[in-house]
Amino acid sequence: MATSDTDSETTDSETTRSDTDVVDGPLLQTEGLVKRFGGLTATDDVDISIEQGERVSLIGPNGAGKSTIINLITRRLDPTAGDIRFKGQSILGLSPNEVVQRGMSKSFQTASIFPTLTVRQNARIAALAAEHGSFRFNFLRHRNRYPEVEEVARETLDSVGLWDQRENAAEDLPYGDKRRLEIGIALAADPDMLLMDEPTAGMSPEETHSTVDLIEEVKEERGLTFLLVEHDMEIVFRVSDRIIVLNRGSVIAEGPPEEIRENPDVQDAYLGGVEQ
Ligand SMILES: Nc1ncnc2c1ncn2[C@@H]1O[C@H](COP(=O)(O)OP(=O)(O)OP(=O)(O)O)[C@@H](O)[C@H]1O
Repeated sequence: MATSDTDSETTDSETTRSDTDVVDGPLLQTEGLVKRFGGLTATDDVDISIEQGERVSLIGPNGAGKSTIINLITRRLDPTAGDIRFKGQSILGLSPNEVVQRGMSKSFQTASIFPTLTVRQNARIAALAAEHGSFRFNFLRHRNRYPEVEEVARETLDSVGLWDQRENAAEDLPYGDKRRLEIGIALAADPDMLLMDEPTAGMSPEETHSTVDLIEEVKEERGLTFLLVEHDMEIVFRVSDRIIVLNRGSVIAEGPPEEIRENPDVQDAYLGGVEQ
């Protein structure tokens, strides 16, 4: 991991996202990422690279290390070794919130919803939270941001199809709509990259259908870059430009959906382990 004087003295403006962010090279890159839990190696020397605008899925059997990678990328876990770069800069010195302010959001955390507030209030809070850095550090320039926050909240609820339900308490929404609100909350931050960890877990077939439709819509409309962890292969094959396959902490294959579908190593891994 490379450190320098400036790394250890991150200034306020550096932790805040700016419109002048220039991505030269991959948007997200992990290099030699290792995570050990005691004697168990959950991720072993993982190199992942995601370009701006790419839609990538991370798949693999149970215990392959998918959630560990997401937790490392979102800074909920510290790696044992290796580096993670977002927009060309190492994020290992950042907190999870600072990573969000740099432009990486994770969706599908039920904890992100305030249950007793209305749908609209939830969207406003998300829009405000996304502005938090600039409010704090460029207060004069942004003191009249409230109409903008209102506009972001409206657009967000429109795009996830919840505008008509804006005055309902979030806790009263059906399960599938709650998940849509979670997507909305992640999108209100206008992320450069969205991480989704099993977005359709626990959904009925209809809810799964409408959530996948929503992911596709967002993908088309916003040209969003995302990394999706998902067990449902139909969803993975439908929404991904590229699929990365993990097995026992290591990347065993990556490529476009049609290539992955035919890959014998991948088929073996799903049939209960790769024997080599
Ligand atoms: N906090 C932890 N402490 C100890 N071991 C852990 C911890 N988190 C994960 N592991 C272990 O690391 C390995 C990878 O787990 P991880 O949850 O990343 O896999 P996964 O691919 O997300 O699995 P699943 O598809 O079942 O969610 C597993 O063997 C798991 O038991």
